Amino acid sequence: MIEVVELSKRYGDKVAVDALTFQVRPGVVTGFLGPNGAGKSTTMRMILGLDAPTGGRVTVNGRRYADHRAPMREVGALLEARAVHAGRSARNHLLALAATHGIGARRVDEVIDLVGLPEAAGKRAGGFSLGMGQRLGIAVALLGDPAVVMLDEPVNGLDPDGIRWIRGLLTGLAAEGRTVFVSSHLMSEMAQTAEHLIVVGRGRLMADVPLAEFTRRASRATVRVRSPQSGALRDLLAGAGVTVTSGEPGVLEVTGLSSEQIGDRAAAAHLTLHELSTSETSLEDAFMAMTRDAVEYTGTPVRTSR
Ligand SMILES: Nc1ncnc2c1ncn2[C@@H]1O[C@H](COP(=O)(O)OP(=O)(O)OP(=O)(O)O)[C@@H](O)[C@H]1O
Repeated sequence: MIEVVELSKRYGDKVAVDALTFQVRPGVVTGFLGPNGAGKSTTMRMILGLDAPTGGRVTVNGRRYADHRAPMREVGALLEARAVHAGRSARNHLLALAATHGIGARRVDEVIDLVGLPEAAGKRAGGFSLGMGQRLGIAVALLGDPAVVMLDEPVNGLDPDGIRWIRGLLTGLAAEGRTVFVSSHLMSEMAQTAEHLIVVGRGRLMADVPLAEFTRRASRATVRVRSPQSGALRDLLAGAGVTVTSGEPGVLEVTGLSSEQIGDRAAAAHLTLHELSTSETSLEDAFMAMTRDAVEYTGTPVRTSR
């Protein structure tokens, strides 16, 4: 379990993380979603004690990361591409790390199998492709058999096979009861990987919801109705749970009723319709709408400091 309480980080005038409070629970994959610059990496670095918070606190399994006797056994993390001794083989890299942390060679072979690197394990890590490097980074994260696994944008730059592999791995780790926290700036990616979502924009918490709930809220269909009698139609459709808005003359945007219901009611009242069409909000639209202010803000010319 990761517990973040009122966590903030400032770099000079720039507020990278702004009073974030959330928990990441075991047993499910939790997605950490936000546009570029939203503060995801900074938050993850603070979880690992690599950056000191300006305010608030964060604990992993009840303690600050640095206060754990064997932190690698508590939290396994993949942040940006790791510094690997390029001349060393993947296996030797893992063996050296394992030795430093009192982990046996058997576990090294286990994680090599787990990430699907047995053939490449003897090769120089410096010659690895992006996908192989990512697998090695994940092997490092899993070395201590940690209860909490945290990966920053693990699918960046991977091919479809690699992406599918990471999804399966994360789901499997969560099914074993681990806490799995994974960041991405792509809603489409999170929709296929995560069961719970923490959404951030401009360092602030925008949502902390199960994916199913996010999808349900996002997928409210809007029906566009064009009628020369739009005023009368509006009165006819008004009711509990129905929202009618109008952006242009003669056109209504209706939520809470299906196109069939609207068409039937209009026919019964002898009202003429010139258009009746349904549009579904995509998950991507919902995510963009949620974080739009954040993106607009960082897109202003004030952003010269970035
Ligand atoms: N060391 C630093 N010094 C100054 N500003 C920083 C530093 N690290 C991050 N920032 C700023 O803090 C904000 C949050 O950055 P962060 O990397 O945490 O976002 P992110 O959500 O991980 O984005 P991305 O997906 O682009 O990595 C950004 O505006 C970034 O420029």
